[in-house]
Amino acid sequence: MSTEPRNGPDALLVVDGLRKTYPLPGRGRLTAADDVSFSVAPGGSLGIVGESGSGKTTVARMLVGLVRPDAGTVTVDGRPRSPRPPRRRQARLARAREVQMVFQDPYISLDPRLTAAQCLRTTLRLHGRDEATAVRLLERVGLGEREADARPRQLSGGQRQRLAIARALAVQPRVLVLDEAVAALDVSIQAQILQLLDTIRRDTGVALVFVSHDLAVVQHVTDDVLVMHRGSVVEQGPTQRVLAEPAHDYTRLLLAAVPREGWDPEGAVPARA
Ligand SMILES: Nc1ncnc2c1ncn2[C@@H]1O[C@H](COP(=O)(O)OP(=O)(O)OP(=O)(O)O)[C@@H](O)[C@H]1O
Repeated sequence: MSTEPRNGPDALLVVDGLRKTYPLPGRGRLTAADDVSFSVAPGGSLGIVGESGSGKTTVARMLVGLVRPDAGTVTVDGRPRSPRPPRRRQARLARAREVQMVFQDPYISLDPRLTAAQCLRTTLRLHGRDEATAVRLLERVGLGEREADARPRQLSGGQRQRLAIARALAVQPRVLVLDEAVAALDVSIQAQILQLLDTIRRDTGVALVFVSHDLAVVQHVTDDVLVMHRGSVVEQGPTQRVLAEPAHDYTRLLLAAVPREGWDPEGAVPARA
């Protein structure tokens, strides 16, 4: 898999030259993302990393269609995604099956009135799938009978995130975008969810895009990584190579900020300044 734009038969998601600007108060515009290009193979996984404000969420939202790009294209399985949701219901559902997103806080995206099983059945019905699949989906994400009958507020943070992943999978998406999806969870629960996602991508061929400020998260679950700084991609390539031999100063700074054995916070802070 390569992070360069590529239109070969093995590229499932191809992103080419995405750009987004926002008006600044007064005059001028802020460039939130500039000339972002990458591709992901079926069953591949890409990390988008950078500090707060680097433009990661803007890119994620352009992939899924929540933000309209100023320029650039997103192609899934050879089909360019239209910048706006189509009017026709069937076309809208087909578009939803291309890219699904899991957010940091599933409280916002899950309906508080529905039990986990009802949530999945509703999504399955909407997409014309067998509602009985809900049981299998719950099993797949490690939720049992008790959780099936629970509403979001009765679930733990990790269980809610498992439900959000199950709901996204109910649509059978080609691409799953995870925007800081494990950031709010304990490290041990994070590891379980990341392991689950890794198994799912190997079993189903769904392509994963992990948006994270946390290099430790992308290190373990991505093939390739793209480092963003102030809206621009400063470095991209195989995750192991980029993290072991960062070519850009900014990537080195990000790595220096990760606590590990022998880590020196007193060295990391002045380096950032
Ligand atoms: N709707 C908006 N209107 C104006 N500016 C925006 C809007 N959304 C994002 N921005 C700006 O675009 C830049 C990139 O924001 P973005 O949320 O993509 O960064 P990020 O790397 O995901 O950061 P975080 O992890 O804090 O969400 C920031 O400077 C942000 O203030």
